[in-house]
Amino acid sequence: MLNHVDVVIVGAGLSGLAAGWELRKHGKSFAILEAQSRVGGRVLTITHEDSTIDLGAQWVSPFQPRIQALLKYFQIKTIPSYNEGKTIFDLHNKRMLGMNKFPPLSPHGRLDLLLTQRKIQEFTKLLTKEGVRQSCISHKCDSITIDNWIEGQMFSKLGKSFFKIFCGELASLELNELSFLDILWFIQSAGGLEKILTGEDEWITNGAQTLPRLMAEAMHEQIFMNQPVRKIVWGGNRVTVHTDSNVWKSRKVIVALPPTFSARIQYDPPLPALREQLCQRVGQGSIIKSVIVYATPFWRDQGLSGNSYNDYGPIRATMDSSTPGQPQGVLTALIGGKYARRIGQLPPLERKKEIVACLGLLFGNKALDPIALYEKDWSEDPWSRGGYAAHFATGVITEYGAALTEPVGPLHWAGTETANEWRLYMEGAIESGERAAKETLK
Ligand SMILES: Cc1cc2nc3c(=O)[nH]c(=O)nc-3n(C[C@H](O)[C@H](O)[C@H](O)COP(=O)(O)OP(=O)(O)OC[C@H]3O[C@@H](n4cnc5c(N)ncnc54)[C@H](O)[C@@H]3O)c2cc1C
Repeated sequence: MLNHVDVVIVGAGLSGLAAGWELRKHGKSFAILEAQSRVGGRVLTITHEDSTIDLGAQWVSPFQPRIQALLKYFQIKTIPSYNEGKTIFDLHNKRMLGMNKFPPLSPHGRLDLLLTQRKIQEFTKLLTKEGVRQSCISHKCDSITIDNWIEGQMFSKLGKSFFKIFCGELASLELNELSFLDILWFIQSAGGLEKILTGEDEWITNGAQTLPRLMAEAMHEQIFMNQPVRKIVWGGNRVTVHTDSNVWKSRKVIVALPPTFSARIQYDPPLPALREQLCQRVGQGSIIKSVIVYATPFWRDQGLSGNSYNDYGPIRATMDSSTPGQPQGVLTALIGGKYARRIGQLPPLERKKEIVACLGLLFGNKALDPIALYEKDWSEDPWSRGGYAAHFATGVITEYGAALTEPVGPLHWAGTETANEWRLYMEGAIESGERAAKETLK
């Protein structure tokens, strides 16, 4: 079978779908080739009785215009996250209850957190003004890890401990693995720390995968499942894209994959050295998302919101994901970085025992008796091999970052990792797909 289109899009995650959506508006012919038998990539919804459970992306911010517009277009409603009641902060064996996302620290600790927030805001403003990759400030921030920066900057034990959990939870990596510039870029692309804090304000009714499913339904004639792209050959004005069973010809290709996956495709001619070496140096975080169902949201009776942070692991953070109108209580537990790598190797029963035991420490004995526990270790997923997204160690963004979005002949790069706004979120995936599609129109 030989197929001719204007643009081939590799991957039917939100970035690939958004690229197709944009090309459709411009009347271009395209084909989206997806390796798996489902769309959505890192967005995955399953069902439990009458409720849906998100094992991948779940939350959106009211300040994410693209995803909000698509949700509106498909008449998909969002649910405000449950934030009534107190948040548990278990830091350095000290249990504290706070009313918002920050722990109730001593004046000394509060000052420390406030000064840290201010410094981060100043840095992100400078990056906006001077550019993320080239400026002096970028080189300085790219030469140290976020761990080094926190250790050098913060002076209170509890403030430091909380801020480390906060950053680790954002990235699903250990802080000594991450460039300070990587975290700053992430925050800057969302519009600052205040905006990042709105990233989990709402979640999508009937599950986040409703959106990619509806987008795919609207473009069903252009989407081809079970088509892992293996090889891309290009020259002159033509590109040939090979899957296991098909060959496609096009003028342009949009590779809408995490950078590591873009490098698993064979290119002829080979990619420029800088792009290849960038892909050698960028890796996905480690995340296990666990969703625990209880007969009731018992924590609410204790005046708790279901939000928690602790520094002993394996769970770093929890949130209440109970569906309004349903009697059952649902807690989402996020296990990232070294904890995901350790418990990911345990037999499933032992892993579940550890997760439930940790919930018992946080929420008391009632947490020891769930009616169901669902989990997904994204590092084991053959088409993601980690989550939430890719991050950079020190020196990589400034030395190799230019190759992240720079087209190579007729090849264009999408995927949330390449986004300018809300990078690493679903919003970023959509922004990157739209941007790459517009590039192919030029
Ligand atoms: C556990 C978890 C929780 C998250 N929570 C949130 C959240 O609450 N809010 C939020 O905004 N974001 C969240 N994210 C991040 C969000 O899921 C991603 O930013 C977004 O979905 C990435 O979309 P993408 O299209 O860039 O990549 P992907 O979703 O990874 O899509 C890439 C697609 O390409 C396919 N593919 C790979 N290789 C090939 C090949 N060779 N040929 C053909 N197809 C191929 C894959 O199967 C996949 O479908 C979370 C992620 C995870 C893992």
